[in-house]
Amino acid sequence: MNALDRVPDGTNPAVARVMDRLAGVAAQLAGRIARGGIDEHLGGAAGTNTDGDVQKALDVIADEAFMTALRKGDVRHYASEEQDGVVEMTAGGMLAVAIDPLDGSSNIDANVSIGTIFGIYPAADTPEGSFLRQGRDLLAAGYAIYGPQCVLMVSFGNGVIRYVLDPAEGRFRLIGTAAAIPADSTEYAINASNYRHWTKPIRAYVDDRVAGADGPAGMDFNMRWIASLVAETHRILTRGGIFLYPADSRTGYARGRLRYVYECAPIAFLIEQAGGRATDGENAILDALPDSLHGRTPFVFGSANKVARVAAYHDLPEAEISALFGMRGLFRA
Ligand SMILES: O=P(O)(O)OC[C@H]1O[C@](O)(COP(=O)(O)O)[C@@H](O)[C@@H]1O
Ligand SMILES: [Mg+2]
Ligand SMILES: [Mg+2]
Repeated sequence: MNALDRVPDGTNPAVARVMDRLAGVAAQLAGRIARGGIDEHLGGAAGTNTDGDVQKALDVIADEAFMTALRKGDVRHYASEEQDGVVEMTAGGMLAVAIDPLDGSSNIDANVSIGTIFGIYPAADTPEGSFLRQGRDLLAAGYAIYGPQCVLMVSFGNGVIRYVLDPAEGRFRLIGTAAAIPADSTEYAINASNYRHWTKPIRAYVDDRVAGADGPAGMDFNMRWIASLVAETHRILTRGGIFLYPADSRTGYARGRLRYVYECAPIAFLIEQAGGRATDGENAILDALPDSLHGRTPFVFGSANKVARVAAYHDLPEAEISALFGMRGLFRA
């Protein structure tokens, strides 16, 4: 290995090689991000992608860097949030990589943690076939977070392991296995400015967190929203909690905001590998089948009991979810 100091014994060699290339690009990006504003303006507008998202300079830089590094080798198919369709790479390659090259791009200029999310599948015979499949088929997944430290969290399907970038060496050091996500937690993350657009079960769930000790949950909660999926995931892998990006009634948000192939499936894989749960509010993300490359899905993940509780709100009778929190009886402790 080159960019990773080691991988666990028994790792599929092709998967290890691809992981090493991803890590190599992440290490370079970390250096470039750290110099942002000196040589170049990484948060400047650079165009629009298929989804109509405004691309920042760093979105394009990161996509090109990963695509170049993976082009020759084990990767047959490359699907990126920043590309219209699947890029065909090495004809005989055994693997397919799905990637969000730069996640949390609204945070670039704010100097808040951003990241890269990726998943590695066995390549299928057709470009779409490599990605329009259940997240359960992932061989490995992970993210790099460009924060106070650059950290790489990876799963090869046997727990989650943590690497930290040694900037002096430009290599990631394996630190150890991440602890299991606590099953319970009192911290939740949701963009509450969308409250009026949510469905009734999600409103009822959040109403009851806001009501805290005075509501049916009978305890106080804390809230976070970083608007950077990698940073929210990293916090939850570190100390538990729950993240929600539900569907809402705004135009274009009928399936929420986050993309199944590039964001939700890889993160769900990591979360399950760390003992947590990841659903669309009710059903496991890894069992879902995406119907398009850029397709979105509502996404709820984190501490297992908390994610189960969100599903339970979807089963409440209409009269219960419509009741003000003070009147909601079924969940009273
Ligand atoms: O701005 P909002 O609606 O709160 O959305 C924030 C979400 O959007 C994202 O930034 C989407 O990812 P991209 O930056 O890759 O488009 C997530 O990281 C984050 O969770
Ligand atoms: Mg993203
Ligand atoms: Mg992105």
